[in-house]
Amino acid sequence: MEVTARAPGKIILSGEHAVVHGSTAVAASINLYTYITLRIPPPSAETNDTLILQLKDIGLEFSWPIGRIKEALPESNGLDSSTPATCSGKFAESISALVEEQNIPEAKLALASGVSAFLWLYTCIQGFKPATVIITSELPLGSGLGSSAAICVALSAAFLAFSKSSSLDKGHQGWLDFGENELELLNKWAFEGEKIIHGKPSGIDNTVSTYGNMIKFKSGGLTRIKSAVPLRMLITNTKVGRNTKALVAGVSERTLRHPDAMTSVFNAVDSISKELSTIIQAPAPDDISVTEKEEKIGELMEMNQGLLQCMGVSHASIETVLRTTLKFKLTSKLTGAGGGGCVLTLLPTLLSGTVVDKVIAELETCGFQCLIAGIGGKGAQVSFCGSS
Ligand SMILES: Nc1ncnc2c1ncn2[C@@H]1O[C@H](COP(=O)(O)OP(=O)(O)O)[C@@H](O)[C@H]1O
Ligand SMILES: C[C@@](O)(CCOP(=O)(O)O)CC(=O)O
Ligand SMILES: [Mg+2]
Repeated sequence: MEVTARAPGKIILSGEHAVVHGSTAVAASINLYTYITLRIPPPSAETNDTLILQLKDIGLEFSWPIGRIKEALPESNGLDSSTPATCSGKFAESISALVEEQNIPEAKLALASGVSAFLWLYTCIQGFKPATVIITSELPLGSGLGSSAAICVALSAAFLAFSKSSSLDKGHQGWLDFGENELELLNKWAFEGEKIIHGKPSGIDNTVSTYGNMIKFKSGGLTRIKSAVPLRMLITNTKVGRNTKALVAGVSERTLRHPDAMTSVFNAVDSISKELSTIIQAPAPDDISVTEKEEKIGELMEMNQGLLQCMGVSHASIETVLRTTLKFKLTSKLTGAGGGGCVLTLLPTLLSGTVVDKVIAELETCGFQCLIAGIGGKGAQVSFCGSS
């Protein structure tokens, strides 16, 4: 039996960090995916007493005898795949022990939290079954494009596809969408995985990866929105590594030190995101209204970037991208947790291809990597193959 699930990465158009503190944010999925293949071996197979995890593009493989997992996590067998549960206390310690036993190379230790999320979601949803799980991803890890959420959504999708409660048509050819109730359940499980990786996630990343398209998000609640104009964003990866958990914790510490000032910052972000979502959805019947709209979107992005600087999550590399794009009169803001990672630059509809090429060339001479991703595609999907 085999299933492959895929879940997209995302860009946050406005509201990162502030969304963790209850402000509105706007995010969209992008057409770069994380793929999970779950292979359940026949009872006669050699691997029928092992759980194997292959990180294909990273070139790492981990495996645990099922008996070892049962011994470390006896309680997880009593959990129910239809009731998402938080990995806390004793569970978290036992999972860390299972991950430590795999001796992840020092340079790749950041992967440990992803492997922990995998173990938690697998044992809670699939129990103690032997299986091989293969992960591949088109997303850069730890760059602000939501690889942590995409992996949690894709893992939950693959595991739930073979759970008892699944009503998916296993004879379907090609990518298959989940129903509303299943999306809600897998989003909740993915959020539990994100908690293991992020510490205190807002839930926006797993929600946009689950549902796809574009969403307005506040305090756990989502509103699906539709852009009335095709938004074009250049994504520049500064390639400066950073960790969302640490950056989110840093903003919370600053909030504790300056509660009044930070509350004003978060309120300002809330207003920016609400205005952005209204502008994005408003019809633009002609080129003039499209240009006016893009100017407003650019201005809101600039204001949001200023407030992200106030929160302490910008970085010299991000400032270099801002300065470089400004030379071409283009507006940029960081996306995701900041501290390095990726920066968005709004590419107005009427901007010539020659200018876009020049901006990209100049950014790439700084050592950055540029891409223009498709915005607003589908969320989590599965594809069955070799199922019986
Ligand atoms: N394909 C993957 N395989 C293993 N772990 C992953 C994968 N994708 C994401 N992760 C986990 O998520 C972490 C990155 O998450 P985070 O710091 O939130 O950045 P982002 O979500 O912006 O990529 C990685 O260090 C790793 O633990
Ligand atoms: C900073 C934050 O708003 C987004 C983090 O996104 P990413 O992990 O950097 O892709 C955190 C969150 O909302 O959980
Ligand atoms: Mg993340």
